[in-house]
Amino acid sequence: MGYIDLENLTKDYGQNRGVFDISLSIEQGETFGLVGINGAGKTTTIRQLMGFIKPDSGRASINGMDCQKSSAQIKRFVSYVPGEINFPADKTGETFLKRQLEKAGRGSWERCKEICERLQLDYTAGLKTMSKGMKQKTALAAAFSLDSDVLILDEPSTGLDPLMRDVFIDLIKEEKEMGHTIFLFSHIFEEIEQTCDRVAMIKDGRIIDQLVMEDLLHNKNKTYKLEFKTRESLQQFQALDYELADVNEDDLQVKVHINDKDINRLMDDLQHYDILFFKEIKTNFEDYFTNVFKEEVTNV
Ligand SMILES: Nc1ncnc2c1ncn2[C@@H]1O[C@H](COP(=O)(O)OP(=O)(O)OP(=O)(O)O)[C@@H](O)[C@H]1O
Repeated sequence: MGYIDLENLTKDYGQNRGVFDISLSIEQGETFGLVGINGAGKTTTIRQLMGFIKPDSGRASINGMDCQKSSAQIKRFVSYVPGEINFPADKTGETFLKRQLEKAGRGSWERCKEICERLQLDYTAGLKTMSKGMKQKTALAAAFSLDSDVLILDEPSTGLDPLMRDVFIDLIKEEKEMGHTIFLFSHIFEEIEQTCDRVAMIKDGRIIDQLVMEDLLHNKNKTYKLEFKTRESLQQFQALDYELADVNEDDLQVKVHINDKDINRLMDDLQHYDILFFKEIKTNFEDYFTNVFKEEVTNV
């Protein structure tokens, strides 16, 4: 049993809309991502985790507590950033943020001010006059300043510019260092790749794949791209015993799939050929995600 558990969670809105038979287990201290295209079921999953809607069947629990029956207790140690932010009638960012700290009874105004500074948020501004980005930053400052054991974040970096996204990623990393558990719902590949320990992919309300990020990013099976100076070199290289792909006879380019343990052999062999360039094609999460979704479409 994990710290956050979804067990056969199902919410059926009819016509194949909703989420179906979702089972995920997230360990304490883990950062777990749920990624999917629009309408895949991310928000429906979060709303059941937060106890806002009741599952038709199955169950969601955090630290052994049922998310429906014990939602009030769960909110005592969970911070939540919703996908659509609707602030209460507080006058300024500051009054809102201080009230959140007071209500939660944990976290500190000092930490909150520091986060606002890093996010370049003027918290003295009126909530009603804030831009979309400022509202998002206010919600993030509230969530990250509460010293919560669990953070549930629905598209948390929406409306942030690339520099602020970097600050957001740093904030997640700091939460991880504090041992907090993070469930991140996002479609921003970069932030998923940089923060998540594991990721599940959701499509049409069903989990279609899961991966350990470390296995993807530090895979010992690598791909290198080579360009030869002459056709003869390319042809001679093709005759060797390597797993090749995308051989391009016009550009004299080829990709080699190889395990780290064989890299010295490849280097030795390449010394005998005229080569224009040699570079590693890095595997990233975006490519992985695209392939998984392509395969799903092909298999339908
Ligand atoms: N209250 C509802 N009544 C009927 N259908 C709903 C309801 N809420 C969600 N849906 C449908 O369930 C599916 C999943 O919606 P959900 O909002 O969970 O997706 P999402 O992954 O969060 O999408 P997005 O990234 O666009 O926010 C969609 O087809 C949506 O239209």
